[in-house]
Amino acid sequence: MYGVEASGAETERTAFRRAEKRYKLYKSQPPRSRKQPVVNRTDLSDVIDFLTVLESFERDGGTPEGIYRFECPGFALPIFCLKDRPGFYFIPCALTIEEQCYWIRQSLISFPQPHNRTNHTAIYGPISDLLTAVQNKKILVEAENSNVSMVDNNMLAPRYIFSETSLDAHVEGHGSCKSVAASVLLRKLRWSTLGLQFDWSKRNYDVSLPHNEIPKDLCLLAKKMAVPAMSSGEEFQPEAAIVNYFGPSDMLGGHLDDMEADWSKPIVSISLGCKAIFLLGGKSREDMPVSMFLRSGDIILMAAQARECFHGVPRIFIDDEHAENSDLLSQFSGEDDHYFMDYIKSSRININIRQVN
Ligand SMILES: O=C(O)CCC(=O)C(=O)O
Ligand SMILES: [Fe+2]
Repeated sequence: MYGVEASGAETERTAFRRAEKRYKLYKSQPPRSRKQPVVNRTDLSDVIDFLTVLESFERDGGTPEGIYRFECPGFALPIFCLKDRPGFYFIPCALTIEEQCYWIRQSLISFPQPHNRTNHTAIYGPISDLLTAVQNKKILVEAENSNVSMVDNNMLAPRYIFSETSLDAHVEGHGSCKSVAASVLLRKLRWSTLGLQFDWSKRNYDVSLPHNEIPKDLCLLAKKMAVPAMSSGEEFQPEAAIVNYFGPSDMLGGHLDDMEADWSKPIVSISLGCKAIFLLGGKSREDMPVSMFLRSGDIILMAAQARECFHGVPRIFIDDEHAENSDLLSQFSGEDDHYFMDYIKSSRININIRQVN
């Protein structure tokens, strides 16, 4: 996960950092105990719950202090804004359960496919069909002639290929030959980049890298959802997306997304899987962030002044009481679906779509 962290003691002192520490997951192992680690109980009373806001709005048309309903003619879903964070829009329950399942499948099957890069690309080169390899219990092994070679315009040739698990013994037998199970690679998947490729080391878009267009259906969804944050007559142009995959104890440190040319345009951010806490700070890390729950199917937009606000995800919930993903899990009941079910019961996926130029 990325984050532009201030260093050392300074981090402890900022209001943003203090809020992160307040919500992050702490586990403690009682001394000499073989029991499961104990998870801290976090005080969640200050966390805005837009599902409750939506439900009470639908009952009586009212909203809590500091929150108002944003009127957007022709937009079918209720949208809520925060009075003191202009440019921030929350669309609770924006996706149906079927749509959530569809985007979870896409995130695990097609989004990590080359030319899209993932956190594994720099280490192993392009990896195709990761989920199929998980289903077939394959392992990734170093290809023969695995000298790094550049083919077609900067695209790395595969240096590692999937092999049958039955070859395990053989692979292990060659001490110097590295191997890793496809299931481990899936568990360690942290990001994939769609459309224009984001270069994490330079924190900028590398337009020289080969890339696929953003999938048409994702493009259409982003255009439709971006409408509340667009000036009238303008259409959002999705050019890049970052897909973040959160495991049980992952967090996303406070940061700004400032590499896009026009900050008046929104970032469209889709949440899938386990519930999380999102922190929306101000222009300085010293500003006290507001905290809110993000559930599967929620969409937020950050545009204009909200683009200048530090934000992050200090916590995802995987316990039954807080994850709130049982409806979603019950959807994955097909024969081969247990891979999705196992994955999403303890993970969160965020797809955020950007106009770069
Ligand atoms: O995971 C989220 O909800 C936020 C993601 C985000 O801020 C980012 O990728 O820049
Ligand atoms: Fe961000």
